[in-house]
Amino acid sequence: MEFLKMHGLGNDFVVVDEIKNQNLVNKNLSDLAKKICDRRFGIGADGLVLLLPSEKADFKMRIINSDGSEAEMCGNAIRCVARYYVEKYNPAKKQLEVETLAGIIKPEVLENNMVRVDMGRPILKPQEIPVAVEEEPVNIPLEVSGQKFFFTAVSMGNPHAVIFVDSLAKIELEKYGPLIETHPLFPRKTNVEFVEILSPKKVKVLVWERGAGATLACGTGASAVVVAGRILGHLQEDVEVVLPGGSLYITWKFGESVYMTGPAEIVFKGEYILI
Ligand SMILES: N[C@@H](CCC[C@H](N)C(=O)O)C(=O)O
Repeated sequence: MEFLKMHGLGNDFVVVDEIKNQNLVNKNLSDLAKKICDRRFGIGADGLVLLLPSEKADFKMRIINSDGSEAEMCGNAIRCVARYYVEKYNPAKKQLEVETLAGIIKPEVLENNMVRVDMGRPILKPQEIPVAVEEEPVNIPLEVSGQKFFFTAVSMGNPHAVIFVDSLAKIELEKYGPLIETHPLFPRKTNVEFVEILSPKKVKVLVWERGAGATLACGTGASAVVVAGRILGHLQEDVEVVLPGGSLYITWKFGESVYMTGPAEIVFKGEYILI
């Protein structure tokens, strides 16, 4: 199987183009993703990403996390597949429509390997995120392992729990990340973002991803952070989100789509032996 290794700010993917030939149709994608993403026994990645034919859009993207679970959307992966698709199939067409489990998402390929994505509108209703609270899911107290946090839940097609803290220095990501990810308040689990505000236009974020653990960046996560920060009155419309792998630039006006801009990089091409 031919593949491309790509990343967005170190959030890395094995990208497989199934648009013309569907070699993986009868494969168990969950098992395959677990094998391929393993950093010692496989290629190593945070997720397996497929491009597939679509009747509604230029193509369809599926993202399978490294633990084998399927996600509705991935902000960093969609920048990668948009760049790949434009370079491979249609260099003249810079604005794309991509079908995902979170609906049609619209990336635009810019200069210098940058991609701007219309991520759609955030989902803020508890039952649609989903989060098991009755009230508006803003600043909800949550205690894990004796530590109290306050989270704001936002879905960018996939669920996020955004937690603003005074300083990231003391956050034990590996300890609290999985406890919040699997907390019973989140029926489909959740991605977790810890956020330190540097200014109303700049935040620093640590991410614990559902199904992938600590990653260097998360595009849907950065978007959710800015939505939560705007709802809480902490942030302005245009925000630089500094992640361990680099910065994403997020713009959100109330009631409108979230826009995310960031890089999409190709690392190498390869062949994987399917057994
Ligand atoms: N890294 C991604 C999000 C990938 C999916 C996530 N782990 C989930 O299960 O929701 C991004 O850049 O958005």
